[in-house]
Amino acid sequence: MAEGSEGKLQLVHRHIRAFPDFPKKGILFRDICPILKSPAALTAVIDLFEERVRSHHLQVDLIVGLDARGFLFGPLLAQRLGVGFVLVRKKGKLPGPTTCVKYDLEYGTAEAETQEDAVAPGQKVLIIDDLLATGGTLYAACELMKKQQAQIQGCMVIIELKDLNGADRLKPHSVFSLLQY
Ligand SMILES: O=P(O)(O)OC[C@H]1O[C@H](OP(=O)(O)OP(=O)(O)O)[C@H](O)[C@@H]1O
Ligand SMILES: Nc1ncnc2[nH]cnc12
Repeated sequence: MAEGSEGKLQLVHRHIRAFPDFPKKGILFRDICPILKSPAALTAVIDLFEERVRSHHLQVDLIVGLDARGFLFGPLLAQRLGVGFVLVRKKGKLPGPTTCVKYDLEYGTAEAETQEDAVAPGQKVLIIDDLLATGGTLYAACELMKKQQAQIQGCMVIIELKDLNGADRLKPHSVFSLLQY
């Protein structure tokens, strides 16, 4: 790859903005939109995720992406790895038989759903999102994958908000984050 990991991380870091008091007072919102606007920064994200998978010899049958921002990165990584992509959506968006769990967010509550036939028992999944805050969303996705009898290989995010201790909530599953705030 043309640039080293440190350079790629710096590139990604430069393409994240912070907006105070969005969507509620007291929340410092980390905006990943500039990454999507920069082909180089987006490529760096996928390169770094791919490097993690390959350096840790993670066996992955499917990438699982979380609604909505996990959908922006998950399919690109899945394509890079030559595996399929599965959606965990907010409730009411997926047709056919679904599995559902409730979860808490840093600024509200929600329900997550996946199609019952999305993952076959025993398949190895890697769960992708843009950001880990309280861990509620990724925890819900892990619960869904457990219900599907998937083997969870870990979770990967671009941004981890360390103060909120989301990684603790996800134990024993590992979380790999590119940047920590
Ligand atoms: O670790 P947590 O406390 O669960 O928070 C992280 C989640 O919050 C954001 O999604 P959000 O629910 O705002 O939805 P969006 O992706 O549709 O904007 C973010 O993209 C993560 O999915
Ligand atoms: N602080 C934050 N910034 C962006 N997305 C979030 N999702 C949950 N907390 C967030």
